[in-house]
Amino acid sequence: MTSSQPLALPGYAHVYSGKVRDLYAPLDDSGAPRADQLLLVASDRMSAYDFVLDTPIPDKGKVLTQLSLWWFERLTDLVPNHVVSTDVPAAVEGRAVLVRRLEMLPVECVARAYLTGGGLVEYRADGHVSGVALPEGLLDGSRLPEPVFTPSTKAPVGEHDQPMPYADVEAAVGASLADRVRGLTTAILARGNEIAAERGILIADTKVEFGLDGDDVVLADEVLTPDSSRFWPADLWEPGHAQPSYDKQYVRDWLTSPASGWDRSSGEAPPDLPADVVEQTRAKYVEAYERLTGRTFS
Ligand SMILES: Nc1ncnc(-c2cnn(Cc3cccc(F)c3)c2)c1Cl
Repeated sequence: MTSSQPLALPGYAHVYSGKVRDLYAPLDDSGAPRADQLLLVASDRMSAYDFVLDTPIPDKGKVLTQLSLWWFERLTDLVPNHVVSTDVPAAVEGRAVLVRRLEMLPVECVARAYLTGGGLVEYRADGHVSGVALPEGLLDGSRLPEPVFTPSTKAPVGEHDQPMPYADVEAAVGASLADRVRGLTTAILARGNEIAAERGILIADTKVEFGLDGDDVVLADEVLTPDSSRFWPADLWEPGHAQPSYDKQYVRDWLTSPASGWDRSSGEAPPDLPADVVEQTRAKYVEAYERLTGRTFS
């Protein structure tokens, strides 16, 4: 587990650190944290098997930030977003975004276009996922007839998000807002897959977060990145077994190979990654960005 201290950013106060991202508040002229903005910083840290790996992936934070910004631009017809500016300190250039501080809704808004992970476990138990009946005979990796809203609670640090019945979402934010974020979350994933499928990437599921700015529902956090979503290479898609991850497979394969000397069941932190695994992983993040956006990563 990395024990890295968050970067000190002059003119900003550190607010919170997630596994791979850090949150800061800009300071106002009197040196007090502003209440209306935040700085979202994406690190080069990578998470695997619920551990934050000690070995950073160079440019990961920048690639995912630029990809998320690209998706935000393509979703404005569906929903406004929290982006204020990319004019950020040089130390975090390209991997940080200045955003409007919102009243975040207490719901991890997840939508699934393909069945796997926790959704598959629920389906195998009773043919439903998040209370929605699915066709019989679906396999690991099966495409769903349409994206399904499968919200979860925001678990405390170190714990897994828990499935949140839709009735609990309504109780938490009201029926109208629940219906709104359900519609937006599934539409965002559908839009993402329309664009990604043409570029050889399947987005199996995604997590988005919404906040309120007054009465406006605003898309916050990050959107449709390999950290917030499962990215699968379309050409290897084959329902019936776990699909290879577009970006994480090299790391998973090495960590679970004898070469790493790591025993996943030991509960011990994984070892450092070898340079070739780091570079191959970096290349997959860059490849995903370039294929989706049509831009050259620099
Ligand atoms: N626009 C907003 N307004 C208010 N709060 C948030 C907010 C709080 N937490 N998170 C998740 C997170 C994003 C990055 C780095 C982390 F450490 C944690 C997002 C946002 Cl994005």
